[in-house]
Amino acid sequence: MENILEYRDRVGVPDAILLEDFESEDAFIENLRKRYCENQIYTYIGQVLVSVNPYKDLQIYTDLNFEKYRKVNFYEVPPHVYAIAENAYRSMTAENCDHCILISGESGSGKTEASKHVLHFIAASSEHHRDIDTIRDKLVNSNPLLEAFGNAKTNRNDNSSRFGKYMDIECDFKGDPIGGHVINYLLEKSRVIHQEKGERNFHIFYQLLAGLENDILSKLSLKRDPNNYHYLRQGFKW
Ligand SMILES: Nc1ncnc2c1ncn2[C@@H]1O[C@H](COP(=O)(O)OP(=O)(O)OP(=O)(O)O)[C@@H](O)[C@H]1O
Repeated sequence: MENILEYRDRVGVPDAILLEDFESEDAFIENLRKRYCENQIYTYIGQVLVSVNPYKDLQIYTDLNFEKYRKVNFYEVPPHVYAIAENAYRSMTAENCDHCILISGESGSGKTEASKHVLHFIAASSEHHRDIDTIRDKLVNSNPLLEAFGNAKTNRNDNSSRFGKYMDIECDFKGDPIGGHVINYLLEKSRVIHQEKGERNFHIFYQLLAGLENDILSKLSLKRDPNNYHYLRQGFKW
């Protein structure tokens, strides 16, 4: 049977500060590689969570996992974005002060997905009654709308956010959401008139056009060329 040292050698350590050579970048990367090969995409550096995009469904955002991380201390469970959300949420309710989760990384690294998991975790952690459910639904369901107008296919990511997002969830003293704001920064407006080769305009243009396509095209007596959206955009501008 595999002993703890053999296991550690195979899967790596869950927190980079446990590495013997914790100042070495190579040791840090090697630890991430080992963990990634074992489908362990999350690793801590103290309170910072490092996430490696698996580009596949690892079944780690299930209801079972949600329960596993709920009301449990950060260090009692394996690294996970739910643990970060739980820690921020519990600290907020216990200390009665604001908390912030900063998500950063290069394009396609998984920031948008991580922010959705945080949002869902916080939404599911609060109580259920009609007013709260309405606010929670608005917060969660605003995402597809924002993505329709602010996300586009790029050469690096089929669903790339072309704007920076600051999402603010306001909670009452019990920790139930009572409102929120989404502030966007630096929307890449130039994408509306120009896209690099292989990239696309914001999703909404295709979704909207797909919905209106038959109607508009029949009025304009045009046929759709699947490889050319040019006349469809002209139709939309009118
Ligand atoms: N935790 C995850 N598990 C499985 N797949 C993931 C995960 N995170 C991201 N992905 C996949 O990677 C793709 C890119 O992720 P995401 O859009 O979150 O990147 P991003 O960092 O927000 O990129 P950008 O800066 O371009 O907006 C997702 O569409 C999804 O297919």
